Amino acid sequence: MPQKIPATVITGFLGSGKTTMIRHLLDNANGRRIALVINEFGETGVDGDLLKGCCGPEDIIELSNGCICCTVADDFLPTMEKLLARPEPFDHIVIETSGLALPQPLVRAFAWPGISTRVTVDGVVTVVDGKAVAEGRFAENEDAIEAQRQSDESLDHETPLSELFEDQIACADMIVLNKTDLLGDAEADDVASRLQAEARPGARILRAHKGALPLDILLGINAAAESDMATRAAPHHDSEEEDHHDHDEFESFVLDLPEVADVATLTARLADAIRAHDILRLKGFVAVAGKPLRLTVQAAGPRIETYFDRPWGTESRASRLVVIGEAGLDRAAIEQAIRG
Ligand SMILES: Nc1nc2c(ncn2[C@@H]2O[C@H](COP(=O)(O)OP(=O)(O)OP(=O)(O)O)[C@@H](O)[C@H]2O)c(=O)[nH]1
Repeated sequence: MPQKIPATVITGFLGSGKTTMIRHLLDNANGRRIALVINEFGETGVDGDLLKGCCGPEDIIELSNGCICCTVADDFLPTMEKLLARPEPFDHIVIETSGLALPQPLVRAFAWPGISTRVTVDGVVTVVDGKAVAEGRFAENEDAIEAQRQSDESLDHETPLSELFEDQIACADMIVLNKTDLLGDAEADDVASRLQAEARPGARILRAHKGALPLDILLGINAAAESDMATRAAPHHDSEEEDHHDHDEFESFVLDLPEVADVATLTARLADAIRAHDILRLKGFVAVAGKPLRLTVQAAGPRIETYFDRPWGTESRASRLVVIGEAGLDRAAIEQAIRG
Protein backbone atom coordinates (compact mmCIF):
# COMPACT_ATOMS: atom_id res chain seq x y z
CA MET A 1 0.00 0.00 0.00
CA PRO A 2 1.44 3.44 -0.90
CA GLN A 3 2.54 5.59 2.00
CA LYS A 4 0.04 8.14 3.20
CA ILE A 5 0.88 11.80 2.62
CA PRO A 6 1.34 13.58 5.95
CA ALA A 7 -0.77 16.67 6.57
CA THR A 8 -0.15 19.20 9.31
CA VAL A 9 -3.03 21.30 10.58
CA ILE A 10 -1.91 24.70 11.80
CA THR A 11 -4.48 26.39 13.94
CA GLY A 12 -4.54 29.20 16.48
CA PHE A 13 -6.52 32.31 17.23
CA LEU A 14 -6.73 35.30 14.88
CA GLY A 15 -3.39 37.03 14.58
CA SER A 16 -1.45 34.54 16.70
CA GLY A 17 1.20 34.18 13.98
CA LYS A 18 0.15 31.20 11.82
CA THR A 19 0.94 32.81 8.46
CA THR A 20 4.25 34.16 9.75
CA MET A 21 5.23 30.70 10.95
CA ILE A 22 4.23 29.09 7.65
CA ARG A 23 6.26 31.65 5.75
CA HIS A 24 9.31 30.69 7.77
CA LEU A 25 8.57 27.03 7.17
CA LEU A 26 8.33 27.49 3.40
CA ASP A 27 11.45 29.64 3.29
CA ASN A 28 13.29 26.74 4.91
CA ALA A 29 11.66 23.84 3.08
CA ASN A 30 14.96 22.69 1.56
CA GLY A 31 13.39 21.34 -1.60
CA ARG A 32 10.52 19.55 0.10
CA ARG A 33 7.38 19.93 -1.95
CA ILE A 34 4.75 21.39 0.35
CA ALA A 35 1.15 22.06 -0.64
CA LEU A 36 -0.59 24.77 1.28
CA VAL A 37 -4.30 25.02 1.98
CA ILE A 38 -5.32 28.27 3.60
CA ASN A 39 -8.63 29.37 4.96
CA GLU A 40 -9.38 32.86 6.18
CA PHE A 41 -12.31 34.28 8.07
CA GLY A 42 -13.68 37.17 6.05
CA GLU A 43 -13.13 38.05 2.45
CA THR A 44 -9.94 39.04 0.66
CA GLY A 45 -7.00 36.69 0.66
CA VAL A 46 -4.49 38.68 2.67
CA ASP A 47 -2.67 35.57 3.93
CA GLY A 48 -2.55 34.00 0.47
CA ASP A 49 -1.13 37.19 -0.94
CA LEU A 50 1.55 37.33 1.74
CA LEU A 51 2.53 33.70 1.14
CA LYS A 52 2.62 33.73 -2.64
CA GLY A 53 6.08 35.26 -2.56
CA CYS A 54 7.57 32.14 -1.01
CA CYS A 55 5.99 29.21 -2.81
CA GLY A 56 4.56 28.69 -6.25
CA PRO A 57 0.97 29.92 -6.47
CA GLU A 58 0.02 26.54 -7.92
CA ASP A 59 0.96 24.99 -4.59
CA ILE A 60 -1.40 27.26 -2.63
CA ILE A 61 -5.11 26.63 -2.44
CA GLU A 62 -7.26 29.25 -0.77
CA LEU A 63 -10.57 28.15 0.68
CA SER A 64 -12.64 31.25 0.92
CA ASN A 65 -16.22 29.99 1.07
CA GLY A 66 -16.47 30.26 4.81
CA CYS A 67 -14.79 28.70 7.76
CA ILE A 68 -13.07 25.41 6.97
CA CYS A 69 -14.53 23.66 10.01
CA CYS A 70 -18.09 24.36 8.86
CA THR A 71 -17.65 23.57 5.17
CA VAL A 72 -15.69 20.34 5.42
CA ALA A 73 -17.85 18.30 3.05
CA ASP A 74 -18.52 21.01 0.48
CA ASP A 75 -15.16 22.65 0.32
CA PHE A 76 -12.37 20.91 2.10
CA LEU A 77 -12.84 17.32 0.93
CA PRO A 78 -13.14 18.22 -2.77
CA THR A 79 -10.01 20.33 -2.36
CA MET A 80 -8.12 17.39 -0.91
CA GLU A 81 -9.33 15.19 -3.77
CA LYS A 82 -7.98 17.72 -6.25
CA LEU A 83 -4.65 17.99 -4.46
CA LEU A 84 -4.29 14.23 -4.34
CA ALA A 85 -5.07 13.97 -8.05
CA ARG A 86 -2.09 16.13 -9.00
CA PRO A 87 0.39 14.15 -11.11
CA GLU A 88 3.39 15.08 -8.97
CA PRO A 89 2.79 14.08 -5.38
CA PHE A 90 3.50 16.47 -2.55
CA ASP A 91 5.82 15.53 0.30
CA HIS A 92 3.62 17.25 2.84
CA ILE A 93 0.36 19.17 3.03
CA VAL A 94 0.09 22.13 5.40
CA ILE A 95 -3.38 23.42 6.23
CA GLU A 96 -3.79 26.80 7.89
CA THR A 97 -7.22 27.10 9.45
CA SER A 98 -8.91 30.42 9.99
CA GLY A 99 -8.29 31.91 13.41
CA LEU A 100 -11.90 31.21 14.33
CA ALA A 101 -11.96 27.56 13.27
CA LEU A 102 -12.36 24.58 15.52
CA PRO A 103 -9.70 22.12 14.44
CA GLN A 104 -11.68 19.04 15.56
CA PRO A 105 -14.20 18.78 12.67
CA LEU A 106 -11.40 19.30 10.18
CA VAL A 107 -9.17 16.61 11.66
CA ARG A 108 -12.12 14.25 11.88
CA ALA A 109 -12.63 14.66 8.12
CA PHE A 110 -9.36 12.84 7.54
CA ALA A 111 -11.04 9.66 8.71
CA TRP A 112 -13.49 9.85 5.81
CA PRO A 113 -13.35 7.09 3.22
CA GLY A 114 -11.42 8.22 0.18
CA ILE A 115 -9.15 10.42 2.25
CA SER A 116 -8.17 8.14 5.11
CA THR A 117 -6.30 5.70 2.89
CA ARG A 118 -4.22 8.42 1.26
CA VAL A 119 -3.55 11.13 3.84
CA THR A 120 -2.96 11.18 7.58
CA VAL A 121 -2.83 14.08 10.01
CA ASP A 122 0.82 14.20 10.96
CA GLY A 123 0.09 16.70 13.70
CA VAL A 124 -2.05 19.55 14.92
CA VAL A 125 0.08 22.59 15.69
CA THR A 126 -1.64 25.37 17.62
CA VAL A 127 -0.04 28.79 17.55
CA VAL A 128 -0.69 30.99 20.56
CA ASP A 129 -0.23 34.75 20.88
CA GLY A 130 1.62 34.61 24.19
CA LYS A 131 1.11 38.28 24.89
CA ALA A 132 -2.65 38.08 24.33
CA VAL A 133 -2.90 35.15 26.75
CA ALA A 134 -0.78 37.01 29.32
CA GLU A 135 -3.08 40.02 28.96
CA GLY A 136 -6.11 37.84 29.64
CA ARG A 137 -7.73 38.19 26.25
CA PHE A 138 -9.17 34.66 26.42
CA ALA A 139 -10.05 34.45 30.07
CA GLU A 140 -9.84 37.40 32.38
CA ASN A 141 -8.66 36.65 35.85
CA GLU A 142 -9.23 32.93 35.85
CA ASP A 143 -9.02 32.65 39.65
CA ALA A 144 -11.92 35.05 40.13
CA ILE A 145 -13.96 33.25 37.50
CA GLU A 146 -13.29 29.91 39.14
CA ALA A 147 -14.28 31.29 42.55
CA GLN A 148 -17.57 32.55 41.12
CA ARG A 149 -18.19 29.29 39.35
CA GLN A 150 -17.63 27.36 42.59
CA SER A 151 -20.14 29.53 44.38
CA ASP A 152 -22.83 29.20 41.72
CA GLU A 153 -22.95 26.04 39.64
CA SER A 154 -25.43 27.53 37.20
CA LEU A 155 -23.05 30.24 36.09
CA ASP A 156 -21.54 29.80 32.69
CA HIS A 157 -18.51 31.97 32.21
CA GLU A 158 -17.33 30.49 28.97
CA THR A 159 -17.11 33.20 26.35
CA PRO A 160 -16.92 32.54 22.61
CA LEU A 161 -13.25 33.47 22.80
CA SER A 162 -12.39 31.24 25.72
CA GLU A 163 -14.22 28.23 24.29
CA LEU A 164 -12.54 28.56 20.95
CA PHE A 165 -9.18 28.93 22.60
CA GLU A 166 -9.73 25.81 24.72
CA ASP A 167 -10.79 23.82 21.65
CA GLN A 168 -7.71 24.84 19.74
CA ILE A 169 -5.41 23.98 22.66
CA ALA A 170 -7.13 20.67 23.46
CA CYS A 171 -6.64 19.40 19.90
CA ALA A 172 -2.91 20.19 19.68
CA ASP A 173 0.03 17.82 19.47
CA MET A 174 2.30 20.82 19.63
CA ILE A 175 1.64 24.29 20.96
CA VAL A 176 3.76 27.15 19.73
CA LEU A 177 3.94 29.82 22.39
CA ASN A 178 4.62 32.64 19.97
CA LYS A 179 5.55 36.32 20.37
CA THR A 180 8.04 35.61 23.14
CA ASP A 181 9.73 38.92 22.27
CA LEU A 182 6.76 40.64 23.92
CA LEU A 183 6.98 38.57 27.12
CA GLY A 184 9.30 38.62 30.10
CA ASP A 185 10.68 35.24 31.22
CA ALA A 186 8.34 34.95 34.20
CA GLU A 187 5.34 35.91 32.06
CA ALA A 188 6.30 33.31 29.43
CA ASP A 189 6.68 30.65 32.15
CA ASP A 190 3.26 31.53 33.51
CA VAL A 191 1.61 31.31 30.07
CA ALA A 192 3.41 28.03 29.37
CA SER A 193 2.11 26.44 32.56
CA ARG A 194 -1.43 27.63 31.84
CA LEU A 195 -1.23 26.12 28.37
CA GLN A 196 0.18 22.86 29.70
CA ALA A 197 -2.73 22.58 32.12
CA GLU A 198 -5.23 22.77 29.24
CA ALA A 199 -3.28 20.69 26.75
CA ARG A 200 -3.66 16.99 26.13
CA PRO A 201 -1.08 14.79 27.86
CA GLY A 202 2.15 14.67 25.90
CA ALA A 203 1.54 17.86 23.92
CA ARG A 204 4.79 19.77 23.56
CA ILE A 205 4.99 23.48 24.18
CA LEU A 206 7.64 25.32 22.20
CA ARG A 207 8.45 28.98 22.58
CA ALA A 208 9.00 31.00 19.43
CA HIS A 209 9.60 34.42 18.03
CA LYS A 210 7.85 34.95 14.69
CA GLY A 211 7.15 31.22 14.59
CA ALA A 212 10.75 30.54 13.63
CA LEU A 213 10.94 26.83 14.36
CA PRO A 214 12.82 24.23 12.34
CA LEU A 215 10.79 22.33 9.77
CA ASP A 216 11.92 19.02 11.24
CA ILE A 217 10.30 19.94 14.55
CA LEU A 218 7.01 21.16 13.14
CA LEU A 219 6.58 18.43 10.55
CA GLY A 220 7.04 14.71 11.13
CA ILE A 221 5.20 14.42 14.45
CA ASN A 222 3.54 11.21 13.23
CA ALA A 223 0.46 11.64 15.37
CA ALA A 224 -2.25 10.17 13.08
CA ALA A 225 -4.52 12.61 14.89
CA GLU A 226 -7.64 11.53 12.99
CA SER A 227 -7.53 8.18 14.80
CA ASP A 228 -7.65 9.47 18.38
CA MET A 229 -10.19 12.27 18.30
CA ALA A 230 -11.72 11.22 21.60
CA THR A 231 -8.63 12.57 23.38
CA ARG A 232 -8.84 15.92 21.66
CA ALA A 233 -12.00 17.48 23.04
CA ALA A 234 -11.98 20.45 25.39
CA PRO A 235 -13.62 19.93 28.80
CA HIS A 236 -16.61 22.16 27.91
CA HIS A 237 -17.68 19.53 25.35
CA ASP A 238 -19.58 16.54 26.64
CA SER A 239 -17.99 13.40 25.28
CA GLU A 240 -20.90 12.64 22.97
CA GLU A 241 -21.54 16.20 21.97
CA GLU A 242 -20.86 17.19 18.39
CA ASP A 243 -18.65 20.18 17.89
CA HIS A 244 -20.80 23.18 18.42
CA HIS A 245 -19.55 26.15 16.55
CA ASP A 246 -21.42 29.30 15.95
CA HIS A 247 -19.73 31.82 13.72
CA ASP A 248 -22.59 34.19 14.35
CA GLU A 249 -20.63 35.11 17.45
CA PHE A 250 -18.06 36.80 15.23
CA GLU A 251 -18.26 38.98 12.18
CA SER A 252 -16.03 40.60 9.63
CA PHE A 253 -16.31 43.24 6.96
CA VAL A 254 -14.08 44.81 4.38
CA LEU A 255 -13.35 48.50 4.47
CA ASP A 256 -12.37 50.21 1.21
CA LEU A 257 -10.38 53.35 1.81
CA PRO A 258 -9.03 56.15 -0.34
CA GLU A 259 -5.27 56.59 -0.61
CA VAL A 260 -3.92 57.78 2.74
CA ALA A 261 -1.75 60.85 3.11
CA ASP A 262 0.50 59.55 5.82
CA VAL A 263 1.15 56.33 7.74
CA ALA A 264 1.43 57.79 11.25
CA THR A 265 -2.05 59.34 11.05
CA LEU A 266 -3.52 56.10 9.75
CA THR A 267 -1.86 54.08 12.53
CA ALA A 268 -3.13 56.46 15.21
CA ARG A 269 -6.67 56.22 13.84
CA LEU A 270 -6.48 52.44 13.65
CA ALA A 271 -5.27 52.27 17.25
CA ASP A 272 -8.20 54.42 18.40
CA ALA A 273 -10.71 52.37 16.42
CA ILE A 274 -9.33 49.06 17.71
CA ARG A 275 -9.51 50.26 21.30
CA ALA A 276 -12.93 51.89 21.04
CA HIS A 277 -14.60 49.00 19.21
CA ASP A 278 -12.72 46.02 20.60
CA ILE A 279 -11.57 44.93 17.15
CA LEU A 280 -9.91 41.52 17.34
CA ARG A 281 -8.07 41.56 14.05
CA LEU A 282 -7.50 44.01 11.24
CA LYS A 283 -5.35 43.43 8.16
CA GLY A 284 -4.93 44.43 4.56
CA PHE A 285 -3.08 46.63 2.11
CA VAL A 286 -3.11 50.39 1.81
CA ALA A 287 -1.98 52.89 -0.85
CA VAL A 288 0.03 55.80 0.56
CA ALA A 289 0.22 59.05 -1.42
CA GLY A 290 3.47 59.37 -3.32
CA LYS A 291 4.67 55.83 -2.46
CA PRO A 292 5.08 53.27 -5.22
CA LEU A 293 5.11 50.43 -2.63
CA ARG A 294 2.07 48.83 -1.05
CA LEU A 295 1.68 49.27 2.71
CA THR A 296 0.81 46.07 4.55
CA VAL A 297 -1.23 46.70 7.68
CA GLN A 298 -1.56 44.06 10.39
CA ALA A 299 -3.17 44.40 13.78
CA ALA A 300 -3.64 41.59 16.25
CA GLY A 301 -5.57 43.06 19.16
CA PRO A 302 -4.01 46.37 20.18
CA ARG A 303 -0.66 45.84 18.41
CA ILE A 304 -0.33 47.32 14.95
CA GLU A 305 2.39 46.57 12.44
CA THR A 306 2.87 48.39 9.12
CA TYR A 307 5.48 47.87 6.44
CA PHE A 308 5.91 48.47 2.72
CA ASP A 309 6.08 45.06 1.12
CA ARG A 310 6.12 45.35 -2.69
CA PRO A 311 5.37 47.71 -5.58
CA TRP A 312 1.76 47.97 -6.65
CA GLY A 313 2.91 47.36 -10.20
CA THR A 314 0.00 47.13 -12.61
CA GLU A 315 -2.48 46.35 -9.83
CA SER A 316 -4.93 49.12 -8.97
CA ARG A 317 -3.87 51.05 -5.88
CA ALA A 318 -6.90 49.98 -3.87
CA SER A 319 -6.73 50.22 -0.08
CA ARG A 320 -8.69 47.42 1.60
CA LEU A 321 -8.74 46.36 5.21
CA VAL A 322 -10.50 43.34 6.71
CA VAL A 323 -11.94 44.07 10.14
CA ILE A 324 -12.87 41.17 12.45
CA GLY A 325 -14.50 41.28 15.85
CA GLU A 326 -17.22 39.79 17.99
CA ALA A 327 -20.70 40.17 16.53
CA GLY A 328 -22.24 43.63 16.75
CA LEU A 329 -19.39 45.69 15.32
CA ASP A 330 -20.49 49.24 14.56
CA ARG A 331 -19.33 49.43 10.95
CA ALA A 332 -20.30 53.02 10.36
CA ALA A 333 -18.49 54.26 13.46
CA ILE A 334 -15.40 52.16 12.72
CA GLU A 335 -15.29 53.43 9.17
CA GLN A 336 -15.61 56.99 10.33
CA ALA A 337 -12.89 56.54 12.95
CA ILE A 338 -10.47 55.09 10.41
CA ARG A 339 -11.25 57.50 7.57
CA GLY A 340 -11.09 60.49 9.96
N1 LIG B 1 5.93 40.88 18.13
C1 LIG B 1 5.67 39.79 17.41
N2 LIG B 1 4.78 39.85 16.41
C2 LIG B 1 4.55 38.72 15.70
C3 LIG B 1 5.19 37.48 15.99
N3 LIG B 1 4.72 36.55 15.13
C4 LIG B 1 3.83 37.18 14.33
N4 LIG B 1 3.72 38.48 14.67
C5 LIG B 1 2.88 39.52 14.07
O1 LIG B 1 1.51 39.25 14.41
C6 LIG B 1 0.65 39.69 13.36
C7 LIG B 1 -0.23 38.54 12.91
O2 LIG B 1 0.59 37.53 12.34
P1 LIG B 1 0.03 36.48 11.29
O3 LIG B 1 1.13 35.51 11.01
O4 LIG B 1 -0.60 37.16 10.14
O5 LIG B 1 -1.10 35.79 12.18
P2 LIG B 1 -2.20 34.71 11.73
O6 LIG B 1 -2.36 33.80 12.88
O7 LIG B 1 -1.85 34.11 10.43
O8 LIG B 1 -3.48 35.63 11.55
P3 LIG B 1 -4.95 35.21 10.96
O9 LIG B 1 -4.67 34.38 9.72
O10 LIG B 1 -5.60 36.50 10.64
O11 LIG B 1 -5.65 34.45 12.01
C8 LIG B 1 1.57 40.22 12.25
O12 LIG B 1 1.67 41.61 12.42
C9 LIG B 1 2.91 39.53 12.56
O13 LIG B 1 4.02 40.23 12.07
C10 LIG B 1 6.13 37.46 17.07
O14 LIG B 1 6.74 36.43 17.41
N5 LIG B 1 6.31 38.63 17.74
